Amino acid sequence: MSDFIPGQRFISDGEADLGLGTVLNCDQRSVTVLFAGGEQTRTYSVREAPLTRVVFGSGDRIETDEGETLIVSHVEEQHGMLIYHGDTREGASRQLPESRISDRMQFHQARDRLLTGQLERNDAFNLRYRSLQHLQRIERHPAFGLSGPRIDLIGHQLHIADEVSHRRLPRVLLADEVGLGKTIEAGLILHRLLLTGRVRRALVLVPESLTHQWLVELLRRFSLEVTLLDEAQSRELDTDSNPFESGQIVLASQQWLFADEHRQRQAREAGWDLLIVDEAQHLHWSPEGSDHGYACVAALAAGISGVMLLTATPEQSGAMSHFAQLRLLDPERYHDFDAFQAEQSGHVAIANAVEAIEHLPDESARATVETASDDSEIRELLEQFDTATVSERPGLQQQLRRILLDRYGVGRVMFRNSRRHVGGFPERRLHVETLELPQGYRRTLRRLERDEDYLDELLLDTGLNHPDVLLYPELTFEALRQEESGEAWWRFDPRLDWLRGWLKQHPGEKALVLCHHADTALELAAGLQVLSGLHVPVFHEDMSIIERDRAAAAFADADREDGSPLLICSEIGSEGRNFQFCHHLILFDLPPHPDQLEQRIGRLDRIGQHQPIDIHVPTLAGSPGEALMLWYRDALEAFTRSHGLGSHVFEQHGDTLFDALLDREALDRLIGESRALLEQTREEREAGRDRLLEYGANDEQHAERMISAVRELDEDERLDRWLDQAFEVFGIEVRGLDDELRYLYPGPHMLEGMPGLIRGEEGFSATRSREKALARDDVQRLSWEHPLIREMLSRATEGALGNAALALLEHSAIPAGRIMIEAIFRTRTSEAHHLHPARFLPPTTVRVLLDESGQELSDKVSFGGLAKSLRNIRKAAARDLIRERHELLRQLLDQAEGVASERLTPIIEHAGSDMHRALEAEIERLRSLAQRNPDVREAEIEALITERDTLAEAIDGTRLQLDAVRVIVTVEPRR
Ligand SMILES: Nc1ncnc2c1ncn2[C@@H]1O[C@H](COP(=O)(O)OP(=O)(O)OP(=O)(O)O)[C@@H](O)[C@H]1O
Repeated sequence: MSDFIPGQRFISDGEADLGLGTVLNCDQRSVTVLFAGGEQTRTYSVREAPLTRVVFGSGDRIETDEGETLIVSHVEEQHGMLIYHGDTREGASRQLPESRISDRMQFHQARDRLLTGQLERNDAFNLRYRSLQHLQRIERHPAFGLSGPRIDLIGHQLHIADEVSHRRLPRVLLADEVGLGKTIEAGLILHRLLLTGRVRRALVLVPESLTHQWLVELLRRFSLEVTLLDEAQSRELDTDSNPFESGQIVLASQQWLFADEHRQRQAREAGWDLLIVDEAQHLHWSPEGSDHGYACVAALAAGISGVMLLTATPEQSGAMSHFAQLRLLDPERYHDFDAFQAEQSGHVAIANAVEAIEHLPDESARATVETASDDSEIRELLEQFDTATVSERPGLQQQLRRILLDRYGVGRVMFRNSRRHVGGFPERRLHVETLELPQGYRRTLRRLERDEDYLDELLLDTGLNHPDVLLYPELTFEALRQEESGEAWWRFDPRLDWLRGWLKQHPGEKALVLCHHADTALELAAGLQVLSGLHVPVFHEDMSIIERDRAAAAFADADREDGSPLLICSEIGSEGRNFQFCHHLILFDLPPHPDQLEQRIGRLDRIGQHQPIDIHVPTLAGSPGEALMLWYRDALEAFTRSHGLGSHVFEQHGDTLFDALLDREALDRLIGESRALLEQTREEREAGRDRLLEYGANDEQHAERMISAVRELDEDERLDRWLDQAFEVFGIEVRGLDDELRYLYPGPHMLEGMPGLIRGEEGFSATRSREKALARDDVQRLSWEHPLIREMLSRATEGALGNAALALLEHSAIPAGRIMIEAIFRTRTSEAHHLHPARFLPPTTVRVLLDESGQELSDKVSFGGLAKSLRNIRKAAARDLIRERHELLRQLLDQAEGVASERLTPIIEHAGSDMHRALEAEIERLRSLAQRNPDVREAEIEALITERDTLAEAIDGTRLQLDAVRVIVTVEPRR
């Protein structure tokens, strides 16, 4: 007689994914089961059917075929069929024959999986528990979100990233000097906000020429997958959806978006948490109106809570535009340009006070602090200083400094580090080559000097602007060239000969050549090709991204077939690009604005440059270009120093400068005046705003703490141990290559969906060492934040992997056949993920170990100690054991739940008070700050209060859930 009766419910041991099956019919030899959820039938031999009967007990939840949930109170059996009695969620009593359980009911939870015999390997269970414990530790770690990126640990960057990513509504201007790592800072902030769930969608707008560089940096350094959107791709996606919704992080070119209102509307409608805008100095605004770019960013920024603007030269388009950048971040605060300017002058006293703090308790230092501020908290701290012991002083000084910077500084919206302050940058050396002015240019220039009206005529005839018509004689010459067949400028311009000579004298060296206009760059390359047979790649704004990257690659790698010792760039074409692998810069001409000159030098003078930088300027004697060189060199020292004041002097003297390009006496006077203005401004800025900005942008102690926090995670040996277990469970094979390097590749049974690994394909080399990963682009760095590791952590803790297991324990003192259960509960905070409640209450485990009599053993027997003594058992035998002890297991699970729930309250209370302490202190700080520093917006305080209340609710609502369970059966030790 068969054990099967039509209507009974079973689950397939080998194909649990088919869901709940119903016996359709059976005879002496075979049984046929319908898996309606998976729309399959299976026929098995009665004697070996791999099926486990599904039996629910009191307290279990069943889904009925009518979509209700029944909470079982008791079960009866009638003619071999089970009838469940219980109540629905609404409290109505029901009886449910097992044949009417929903076909779609899933068994993912640990309890169901255990009782239906869907057991996993013991090592998967161990991995699950260990993974939860690591998550608990890492999500609260101060370096969480900053330790994964492949970057050098540079203090000022980590300080800014940590500071900004802690803000409720991060709206900041990252304005470090050129090449100090604004992209890296923005990447770090984005990475942390994504990992902590505070940002889900981000839009990154960059100049067309930088799209690829950003794409590569975000992927290579931050392992962030980015959707690069352009018009062609948008058209493809546009048919039925908004193209900006096609990815979580969308990168787009500013030129493209700023020119198209329809796309702008789509971008606004797509909904973002963070907007990043690179090279923000190009956004123009004045009280009379703004350009398309500014208007587009302003409209986006009004609807997005987080905004980061990046610019090395915030004042390049004038003080007004700088004010306008701040206005994008906070229009209410920055609404009056005059008030903004007046405020800046008050910063001197505060900067002096910050400096004086170091000299306390010196009397005059104290007086300086008191004069700067009549703040009661500062007075109190000064009084405490009088009685403080020597060891207490640094703490008080730190508090005083913090209050002053917070309340009166400008560092809440703007972060600016300078080379001088960060230190360690190479020397810049200027080499001017004065060349004879060729006949082809001389005639026009002489006439200009003689005849004042000729300039207007020339502007009309050439169609060029002032001062371009003076500064770029080759363009003027070409525009005036009568017949096409006449001689091209590069045939007589001595700068070409000089350049060819330079190449001969510097074999094996690279140089980046910069020209203001794309036309000059292209013709220069053509000239070099004709005159020397050299093929030199060109890089300018009208090229496609692919062409540009190809040109940059040919320059980077001289050994390639198309490799080149020179790269010729136009002004805009090269902005933001990384060329620090080269240390010769040839300025074929000079740009009209000092910030553009600084941007040019910044291509080479960047983090990662290890050589002194040689700046070569071939200049034509007596030309306006030479005059400009003299102004840059003698008035601003713009070639050799980076002081960020060029734009200020230019704003005052720019017009006079362009008039003086043809008048050396006027130029000499101007150089004197400009130099005096520079010195005066430098003194003022150093005394006030800049000093304050630097203090705010780099808190050395905080930076040091962040570096050590990241190092701690870098050196976490527990990651190595966890990795060994995880690779084994996920089927990833590892081969050691050397002490620090291993090769990871997919094993034949690797689970699907492992980032970077596909079954049957090659793997990748990986290291734990930051230094090694930085030195080798082809090597990935394994950290708790690497995508593969995050995926394994998530699968080991969120899916069903390892959540039910059975193991044998050989023990001479315990009679064979006794049962224990090891139940792992975890906290689940299901609300407010966007506020990262895990920083206060990460997934927290409660382990309950019960023996057969219900006695609790968790304190006596540790997880690790027990795990070591266990051994595996065949699945079929394990299932039999479960079947036989169903009732006992149910009772033990219920009891474990009771024990665990008693431990939840202290966990919630602890997390709640941690959260309140942290957020209340922050709210208090902001409130008192807001009274003095208008950079603190009311919206920021309100957001923080809402955050506190939402988090309190989320933490209070945290539940304990049975996450995994292991049954342990004692056996006699093998002899
Ligand atoms: N922490 C770091 N580790 C490794 N490389 C870095 C780090 N910081 C910066 N760099 C490198 O230094 C160069 C300059 O950094 P980045 O491009 O972020 O500077 P930037 O301030 O945005 O420059 P720009 O003003 O030109 O836009 C880049 O090549 C970058 O990869």
